[in-house]
Amino acid sequence: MTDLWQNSMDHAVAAARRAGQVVQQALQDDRKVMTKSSSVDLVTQTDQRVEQLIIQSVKEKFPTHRFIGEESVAAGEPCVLTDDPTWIIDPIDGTTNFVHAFPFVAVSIGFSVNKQVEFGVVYSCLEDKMFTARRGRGAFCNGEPLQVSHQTDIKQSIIATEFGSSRDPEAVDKIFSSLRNVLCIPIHGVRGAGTAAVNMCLVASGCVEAYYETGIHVWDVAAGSLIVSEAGGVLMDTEGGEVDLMSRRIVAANNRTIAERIIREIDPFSPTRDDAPSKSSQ
Ligand SMILES: O=P(O)(O)OC[C@@]1(O)O[C@H](CO)[C@@H](O)[C@@H]1O
Ligand SMILES: [Mg+2]
Ligand SMILES: [Mg+2]
Repeated sequence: MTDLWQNSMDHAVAAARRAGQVVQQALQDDRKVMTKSSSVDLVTQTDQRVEQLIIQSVKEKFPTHRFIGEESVAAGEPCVLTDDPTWIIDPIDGTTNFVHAFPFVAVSIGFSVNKQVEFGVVYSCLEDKMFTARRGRGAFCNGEPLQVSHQTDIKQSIIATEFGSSRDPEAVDKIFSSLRNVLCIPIHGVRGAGTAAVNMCLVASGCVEAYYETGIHVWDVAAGSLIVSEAGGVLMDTEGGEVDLMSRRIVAANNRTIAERIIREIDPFSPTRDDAPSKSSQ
């Protein structure tokens, strides 16, 4: 059977690798930091440049495809997922890490058709790890198959999460109460790489049992979500049920038992959806 989207996926892998080289090069230079929705929501010229490089290269090859790119949305482009082939791009996932040279920085490219992610590419460029997944065909890191952890006991687990970029005291209280509840189950430990995409690849790789976060955006998790599910994992909403990639809430786990156990401890909240009609960037 011919694979309709293989050309697009090959292009995404090549584009992510080129983007990663630009990011690595930029780490040698001074990084001028700007802010978006708040003083802790950072962006650099490298984020903007890398996103444009990826979008331009795709437009030349696949002129009918659409885009949701983090920095394009920040500049006022709509964040709407249609049934059309759509590239969902986070040029640098982990911009705060990039600014501080904290060594986990990823280029994340998801590709959706009929609102379903068909392939995902996450290039953790400082580790030189290329994570890929194609729907129905498994997940890989540098060509080696990935498999989630088999652990079903939450007390033997490591959980990844992040504090996020909201400094709204109510949201921070919810994040801390969830973290406290999860930690005190008790679990073996909590980790966070500072990038949702890498955290999800850690779940897919079997290094951590689960990752959860509220406040992420569709471009942070589109690619990673397929990498987790193709490695045998599950995705859920933070209140249970199906994940909605526009809802800014996600639990990605090795299995349903672990996912549901974490969900019992999460104090849920709902940031403004990515596809809310009058949403200003936040
Ligand atoms: O703005 P960036 O760097 O593209 O991404 C934001 C992000 O790194 O921040 C969160 C940390 O709280 C992560 O989960 C998420 O991936
Ligand atoms: Mg991001
Ligand atoms: Mg980013």
